[in-house]
Amino acid sequence: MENEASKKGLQAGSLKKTLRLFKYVKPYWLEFSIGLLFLLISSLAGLAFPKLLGQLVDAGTQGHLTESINRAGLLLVGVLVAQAVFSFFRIMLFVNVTEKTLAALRQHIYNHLIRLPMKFFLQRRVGELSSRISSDISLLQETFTTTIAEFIRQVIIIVGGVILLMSTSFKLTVFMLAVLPVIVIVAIFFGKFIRRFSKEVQEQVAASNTIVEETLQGILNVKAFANEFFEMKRYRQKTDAAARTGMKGGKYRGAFSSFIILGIFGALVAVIWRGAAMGLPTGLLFSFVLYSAFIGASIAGLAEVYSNLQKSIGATEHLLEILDEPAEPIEEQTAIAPAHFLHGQIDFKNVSFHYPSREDIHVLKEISFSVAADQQIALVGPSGAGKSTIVSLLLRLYNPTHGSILFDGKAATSFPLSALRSQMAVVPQDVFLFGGTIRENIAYGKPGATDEEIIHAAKQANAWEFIERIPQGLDTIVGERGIQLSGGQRQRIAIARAVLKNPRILILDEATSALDSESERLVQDALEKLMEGRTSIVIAHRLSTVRQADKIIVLDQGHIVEQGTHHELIRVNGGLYRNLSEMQYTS
Ligand SMILES: Nc1ncnc2c1ncn2[C@@H]1O[C@H](COP(=O)(O)OP(=O)(O)OP(=O)(O)O)[C@@H](O)[C@H]1O
Repeated sequence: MENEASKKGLQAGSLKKTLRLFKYVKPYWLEFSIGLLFLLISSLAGLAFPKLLGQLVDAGTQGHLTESINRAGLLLVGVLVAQAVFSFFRIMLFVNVTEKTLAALRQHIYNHLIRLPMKFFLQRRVGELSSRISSDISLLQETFTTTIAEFIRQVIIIVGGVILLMSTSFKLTVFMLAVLPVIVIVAIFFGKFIRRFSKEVQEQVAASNTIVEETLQGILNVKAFANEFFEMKRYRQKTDAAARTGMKGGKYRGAFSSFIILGIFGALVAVIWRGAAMGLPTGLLFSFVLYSAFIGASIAGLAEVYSNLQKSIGATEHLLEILDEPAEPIEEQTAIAPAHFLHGQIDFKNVSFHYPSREDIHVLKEISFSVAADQQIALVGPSGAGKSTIVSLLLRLYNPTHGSILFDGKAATSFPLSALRSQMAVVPQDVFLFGGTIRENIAYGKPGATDEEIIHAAKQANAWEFIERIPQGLDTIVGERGIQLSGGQRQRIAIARAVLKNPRILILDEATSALDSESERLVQDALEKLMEGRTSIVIAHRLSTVRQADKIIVLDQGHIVEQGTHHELIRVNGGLYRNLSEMQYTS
């Protein structure tokens, strides 16, 4: 039911929406218009073809002079050449306009997508999103280069053909038209029905692609859980289902095609029959039949074109939906205004929060705490207590549902988002390295950093000693196509990134995975150097690393249950911190 309703909407409002897309074509309207003109000329030339052919046949059968036969023949050749030349330039122009338009659209969508808030990504599967966007854009590519042209050409042939036929024999044309519209109406309904299947197949194929993408991205997990056969089965089920729907649709498509063939040939036979009975000259009859065939073929093609156009309207709607999502107010940071410099004081005042996707679960409840500039605080507590969520709020990936966050006594919302984030750095637990070089990965903390700065940062992060030992040094490719770094090494790259960013507020998500003691010492040492002279917030999983913290905030189920220094908290009888410490100590 809902589907039907949205389809109706597609007819009425969506065409208007789709016109928004022409904003991207606008800069190239001249090329596009010339292309359209060429399309018009080549279609009209194509329309002259059957008439000239009829004249040639007449000249031959009526025993005219060789001269007039040759004239008709040459004229035909001229028409063919004109058609070929104009088609060539038309296609070239259309492809040029399409490529430039789609590049602009791709950039626009990506620029928008990357600026969307976290909320948007929580509600979607990233693999599905990216494959959807790329398939929507290829649909538009097809539309702009081929479908629109086909549509216009077919309409010209149908309208022009009918007019020409009318001028030849009104009666015979009326007879032919009495047969053709029946085919058209049935074809359109049939075509609509078939489209349902291809849409279903498309969706099922997208779902199976999601499996491929996700499992390849998480191949380590698949293998570690020995779930290869489980995934094979899952993929087989999805692809088999797509194939079944496709085959069902194939049956109807075949029937559709038979119907068109029978309809058209049936109509042609009827027209020849009738024309012969009316005593039409051979040449005229010949061109009449050709026109009828052209018209028939165009009508058949029109159903396909119509379905393609409808698909691209759907694709456009998806893309526009993404473009209509409100983006985060972020701007390119050149220099931060002095008024927006952070000193590093942070206050959480009665902050409550639930994730947009899970409104029923209150993740943080009335949280209040203060951090003075250059202090080091630690967030501890059981898994799921809300530690990472506090960090997400600090980065303003989400806004609190109640309460407020202050930086240097001023509301977080009074700072431009980019200025705020550019003065914070995160060293995450799972370090994400891009598939480029070590140099590029470190420089991510400060795009455009010089080699000296990068090397200095790597030294500060205790990363230089291992980078130096790899033959290609900073040029070493990391990730899938290059060297695999150990957990400790990845962490040190992330620390070097943060050193380079030189943030006022540093956020550390301590690695839970145990590093070997040498690596651990190097990472810990680099972190201590990095924390000096800035406010730092450490999500601590091992309590042994937070003893020196100026303040430890103990969270449990979204509440702050204790706060103080290690010495204060360890003395609280029955306190959570003391319990957790004892548990870790004994284990
Ligand atoms: N994106 C999300 N959408 C919905 N709920 C979430 C999301 N991220 C976390 N949660 C929920 O919020 C609660 C707090 O999660 P959070 O990650 O902040 O805990 P944590 O203390 O950092 O845990 P851990 O030590 O295991 O990382 C959990 O109940 C979790 O299920």
